[in-house]
Amino acid sequence: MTVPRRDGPAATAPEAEGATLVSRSCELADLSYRSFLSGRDPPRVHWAAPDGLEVAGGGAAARLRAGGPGRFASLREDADRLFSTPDVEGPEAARPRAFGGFAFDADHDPSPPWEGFPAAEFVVPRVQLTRTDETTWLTVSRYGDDADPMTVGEELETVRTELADHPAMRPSGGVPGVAATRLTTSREEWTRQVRAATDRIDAGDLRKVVLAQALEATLETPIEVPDVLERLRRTYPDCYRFLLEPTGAASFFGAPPERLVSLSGREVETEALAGSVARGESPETDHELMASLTGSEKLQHEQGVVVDTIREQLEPLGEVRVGDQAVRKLATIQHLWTPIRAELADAEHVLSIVEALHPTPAVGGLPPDAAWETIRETEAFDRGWYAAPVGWFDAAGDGEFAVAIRSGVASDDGVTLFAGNGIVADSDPGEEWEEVQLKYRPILDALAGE
Ligand SMILES: C=C(O[C@H]1C=CC=C(C(=O)O)[C@@H]1O)C(=O)O
Repeated sequence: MTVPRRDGPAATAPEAEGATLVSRSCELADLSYRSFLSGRDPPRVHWAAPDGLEVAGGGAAARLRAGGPGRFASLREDADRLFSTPDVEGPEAARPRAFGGFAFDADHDPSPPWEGFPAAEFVVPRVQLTRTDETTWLTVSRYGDDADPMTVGEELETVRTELADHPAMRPSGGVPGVAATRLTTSREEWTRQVRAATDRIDAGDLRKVVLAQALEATLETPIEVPDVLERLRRTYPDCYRFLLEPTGAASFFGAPPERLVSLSGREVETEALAGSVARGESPETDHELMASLTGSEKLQHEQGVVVDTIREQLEPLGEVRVGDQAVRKLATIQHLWTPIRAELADAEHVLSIVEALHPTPAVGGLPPDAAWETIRETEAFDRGWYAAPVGWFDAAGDGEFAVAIRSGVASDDGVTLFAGNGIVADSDPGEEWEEVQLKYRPILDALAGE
């Protein structure tokens, strides 16, 4: 499939006072998500969390968009209206949720390769599949003028009948193959950029900055993003997987290892993931590399800055508990990782926690303003939604967000991949370059079929 060029159908923004979100669900025999998604028009979403929740959605019952510095507050208001008088019948797992995310920068203005991606957008899918450990559910939702229980019930029945023909399993699709790659930042430029950042750190107004690069991959055949995600499921089973396709113009997808936040009631779970080395070819070299990671003063400093900042950001909201540091091993890279939990003093919407945390110094830097200024002055490409929050929230304000790293944006012209690295006082440009190249691997290998 070529990424379809259709615009998604119009959907109601939650403006109408008194409008109701109507949602009905039924159990379904297991069904291939890739088969389901290939039959749906944009907007399309796919979300899979390491804990087993997997959702695929097509069409929009409602769309929420926002931009500028007030984007979080504006979305919370829209969410309150959208979910104010829901008429929902179905199990908890299949409840309506809004899926989407944010651009890294509040003032993001979509231009290629980010066509169709505003500064923030969430969609409540019109038709949604939800898979938990044992069961698959089909949900149909509507909002606004055409939302009444009878028509939603009828649509549920119609879609259920249509999906009866879809297979439970679909053979693995082919890979698009990578014909050529082009780095947006040369090694010489990178060396200059890292040196300029470390000079600024030495001068005293910056402690850490995460500098990123982009890589443009031209493909041999058109991409089927759900097939690429299926490959990523097999190689990176402990990571999130997501696909966000607001219109037919471009698809943002990835397999991020990093949770920004999950909120259930008053329980917040987040983590610090920063400081990286490669995996070793043998158990011995892998162990040596791990020891070089845990024993590195520089990488521990990088990690410590993230832990301290997240703790400081959450402390005004409740009691924070920082867990023991461990090493997170993925197929091609290993990271320092520290779990962090908080018990909120008052009920909060997950979007408020996302607002408090984004960007953590694992993708931005410290102090945040000096880091953002450095990023803007240094990076010659648009980060778009890379390294920003992607995930979902529900009527109760619970939700889960990943940090959209190890990701790429696909359009008819190919895929643009992004990868960044934390720069601190004693960063060496050559080592930082090697680490960045490792971070392209998940998506590049999945595209190339390696
Ligand atoms: C910014 C990225 O990684 C972050 C997460 C883990 C380790 C990182 C590091 O070692 O610098 C980065 O902070 C990326 O993958 O693009």
